Amino acid sequence: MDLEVIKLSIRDVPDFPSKGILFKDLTTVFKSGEQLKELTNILYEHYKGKGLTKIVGIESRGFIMGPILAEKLGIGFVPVRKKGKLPADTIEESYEKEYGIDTIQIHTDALTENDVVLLHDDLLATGGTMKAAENLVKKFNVKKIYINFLVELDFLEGRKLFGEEIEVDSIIHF
Ligand SMILES: O=P(O)(O)OC[C@H]1O[C@H](OP(=O)(O)OP(=O)(O)O)[C@H](O)[C@@H]1O
Ligand SMILES: Nc1ncnc2[nH]cnc12
Repeated sequence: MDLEVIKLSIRDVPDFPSKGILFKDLTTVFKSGEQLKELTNILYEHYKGKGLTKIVGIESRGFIMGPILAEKLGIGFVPVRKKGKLPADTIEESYEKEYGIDTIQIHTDALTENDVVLLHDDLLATGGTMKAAENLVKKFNVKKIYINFLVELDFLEGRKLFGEEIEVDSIIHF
């Protein structure tokens, strides 16, 4: 399937969740079995040889493709959640994103220094969310970190927040 088909099916919602934001809605992609399979296969082919041991997905839209890919790769899935949702001991980071501020948490026993981690979310805007998640994962001294988005808003230059040593990959660019 041509990636342009997937790109064209992403729905633009003006002024959501606040005035001036053009929201990229991927529910229109996820509801198509064909498009979901295509995205899964692209991710699988890209990451299958990288020795990943865990996928860390960011609440809530990183919880859609993250576990699908983890299952296909035969590895585990770890949730990063908004503050107050994880039940056991956590560490946390606060951050600014395109439309507000927030705090995310991860369980203190979620990763070990033997892990090779793929951090996954649906969309890169300003990068505040993913930078905070990267900071959390770095605290575990894992072997290597990869970062993946389904969609990247190039004009917001969120990618600049990440060092040269980290591979940041997005499937679709606006
Ligand atoms: O690059 P940034 O400017 O930080 O923005 C990107 C983040 O914003 C969205 O999540 P949101 O916080 O809206 O939460 P949700 O997934 O629960 O809807 C998106 O899924 C990313 O996590
Ligand atoms: N413009 C946007 N569309 C969808 N999700 C977002 N998260 C941050 N900015 C966004």
